[in-house]
Amino acid sequence: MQPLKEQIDAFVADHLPTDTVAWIDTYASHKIIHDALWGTFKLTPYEVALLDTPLLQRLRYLHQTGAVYLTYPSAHHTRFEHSLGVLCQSGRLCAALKASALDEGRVDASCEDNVRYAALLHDTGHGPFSHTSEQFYSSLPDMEQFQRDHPEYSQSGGGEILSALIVQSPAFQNFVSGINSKRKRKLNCDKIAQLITGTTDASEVFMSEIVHGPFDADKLDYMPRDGMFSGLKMHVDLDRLFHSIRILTANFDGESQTRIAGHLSGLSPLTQVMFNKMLLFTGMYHHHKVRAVDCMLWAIFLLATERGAKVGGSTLTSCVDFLRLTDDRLLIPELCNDDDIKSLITDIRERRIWKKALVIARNTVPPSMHNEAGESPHHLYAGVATLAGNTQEKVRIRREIAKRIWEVASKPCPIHKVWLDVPQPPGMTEAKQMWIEAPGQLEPHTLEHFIPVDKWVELYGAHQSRAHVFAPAEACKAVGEAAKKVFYDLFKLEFLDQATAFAKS
Ligand SMILES: Cc1cn([C@H]2C[C@H](O)[C@@H](COP(=O)(O)OP(=O)(O)OP(=O)(O)O)O2)c(=O)[nH]c1=O
Repeated sequence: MQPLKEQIDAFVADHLPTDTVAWIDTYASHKIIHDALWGTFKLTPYEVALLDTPLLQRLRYLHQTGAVYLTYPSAHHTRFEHSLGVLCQSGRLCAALKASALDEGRVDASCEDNVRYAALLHDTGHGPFSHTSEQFYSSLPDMEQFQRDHPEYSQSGGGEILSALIVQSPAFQNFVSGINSKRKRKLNCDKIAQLITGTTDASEVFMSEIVHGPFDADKLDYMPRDGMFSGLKMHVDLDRLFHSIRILTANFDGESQTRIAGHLSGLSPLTQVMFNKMLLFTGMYHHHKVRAVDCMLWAIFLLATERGAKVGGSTLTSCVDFLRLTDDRLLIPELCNDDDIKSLITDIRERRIWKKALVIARNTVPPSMHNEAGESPHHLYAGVATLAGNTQEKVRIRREIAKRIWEVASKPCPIHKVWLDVPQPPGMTEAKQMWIEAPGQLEPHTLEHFIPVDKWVELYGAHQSRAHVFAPAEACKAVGEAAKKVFYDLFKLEFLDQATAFAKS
């Protein structure tokens, strides 16, 4: 297989104009955007020139929250308007930091240009159904090889890595050179890539924190946007937040760093953000219907890679194959050449979603199984939580357990339709990262020093988190009973009646 970087270079070349200068020459004026969430804001001509390229336009066909729209019918917002929203919020964060006492001119026009470009580009590495395909392609061989060869990306997600490689590709650099040749201020592709992955120097951490930080423009957009378009409204007092942040240089983790610091008086909007994130996970991203469709999409990806089958008209062997697909293309049965996958696609299109055969949760096991003493609240229910995650090994173990359940159930449906789902608890590291200044304190502490929000949300999550065995409706009863036996054999896990109460047939 071609190395990841070479494949990305070819993908970007296919998605940008070949004659950059002629393209840019047609963009002389600003554009006013009307956004349902943020109202009216302005893009510069060179931002519009980027927005109009196929590289950015493809984001119109990637739902921001994957297949959530099959559960919350109005959640059809896409990575495209989210990217515009992140640009808008980045501009507001820059303005707030400039207005604060300690800015000292660090958020200058050139900083803001790069930050705004990074905001527009930060999700260009997403594939169909956003997080679902990202989690799948992140363990494909070309991505794993790339991360082994580039340890500097070890902390970055697959989507971020692809976005950074897109920005550093020769075709993109050529596009930016065209823009730079027309302007006094210069955009810097390496800097934009660092802002996306959060790998700037210690003296510039504040810049990447605007796009990729504990309370970044990404979160300040997706939280209210996901809330608004799902109907689960999320409030954050942004004015209060913007008035309580500034840039600060201080010693932290043994080095001098320049970061965004919040003031003690602004803890409440930061707490709102963290609670909203948890509410969005329990109410939306980890809703059982959303997870069931996620498993159906995984089944499509897994069958396609195992069988070398085509979906959306192409095979799925490398990460970049996913970048060449969009949600709409993936769900066209005529572009697929495998009958099992076609049937899954049709089930998703017609919303025949798998059902809960077994629910593994705090209220479906006897209290004696809770076993919380001295353990992290995540480690509930006899180790089932340890099966969460999307590494090849974790997926293999879950598929083996699903196969065993399917056999004990006497194979009531095709094996690829029985799925064990153990959602990964949301990362809640914001409180460990965000600097807080308090009167009389010489050095900043992190947010967790003042309020243990991470503990609160962890405990809340432990009470809310659920694993499921999913199956088609007609197989649910047999699969649910078999799953109880298998979990008892594997983990000595017992269940209350409500664990299978949803398996009606
Ligand atoms: C994790 C997850 C996110 N999403 C959506 C919610 C948001 O719109 C968006 C957030 O993901 P991203 O935009 O990729 O941001 P992130 O993962 O860096 O977020 P954070 O810094 O908060 O950890 O993706 C899902 O729909 N399903 C999921 O399982």
